[in-house]
Amino acid sequence: MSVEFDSCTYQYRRGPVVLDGLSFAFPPGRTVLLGPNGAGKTTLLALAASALKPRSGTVSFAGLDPAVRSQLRAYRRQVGWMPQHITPVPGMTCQEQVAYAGWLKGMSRRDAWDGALEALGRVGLAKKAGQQASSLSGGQLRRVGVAQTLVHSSRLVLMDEPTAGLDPAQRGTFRKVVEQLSEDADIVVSTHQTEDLSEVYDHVVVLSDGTVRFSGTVAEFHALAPTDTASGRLAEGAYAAVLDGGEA
Ligand SMILES: Nc1ncnc2c1ncn2[C@@H]1O[C@H](COP(=O)(O)OP(=O)(O)OP(=O)(O)O)[C@@H](O)[C@H]1O
Repeated sequence: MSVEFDSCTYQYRRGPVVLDGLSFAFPPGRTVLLGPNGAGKTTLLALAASALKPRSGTVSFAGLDPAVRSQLRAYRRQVGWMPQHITPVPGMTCQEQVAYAGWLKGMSRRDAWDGALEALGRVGLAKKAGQQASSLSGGQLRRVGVAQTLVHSSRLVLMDEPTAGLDPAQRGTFRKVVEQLSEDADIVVSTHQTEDLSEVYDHVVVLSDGTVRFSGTVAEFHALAPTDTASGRLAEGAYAAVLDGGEA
């Protein structure tokens, strides 16, 4: 069971039709979402997080439809979302910002406060807990964003480019976070980084022009690379093959 889109259409008010009748279910487990700039990855994750509403069609998870008023709260409690842009809340420390995210998901103040420190520790930011979030570097702020999704326990975690701008050591820490998280939750991570896919993820989904061009295991994905592809470049080769060949 994971998040499911049924005949979903989405268009921004002054923008293009991004999804046009998409029917698709993310596989359970750890999934990486790839696709060129403008493919619709952020839009898809924002719909799954119920931050956007489809113009038509439905999104559902665990039998809950966020478009049904009485189910929205329960839906949001089950789904953690790290948006692409993390904004520091003016005047808040890192711990306050992460705790606030937990409180918004229905945690008690006490649990959110304690959980925030633990979540910051998991992303290597415990020492910054008392520092203003607005004083962090871009990479540190992204780690606060990851901590915001860790503070409460979700059954589905959606992360939009969580590793953009992270140094290699922090990308390693992120891999461990995904591994631990996946013991209790399904995870979908959007990224442009294709190295080490098999070490972190079970499944690959490639989106292009709002269409799912590929959905399968990492091994199935790598198998699409041309036969002469070097072992370290399988994902790159497969990605190019999917986009060039219109693989479905
Ligand atoms: N707020 C907005 N208003 C109008 N159009 C938008 C808006 N946000 C995104 N779009 C358009 O919707 C399409 C999909 O954008 P989206 O951000 O979902 O793509 P993406 O795959 O996440 O891209 P990237 O890899 O660059 O982050 C693009 O054509 C984009 O220009």
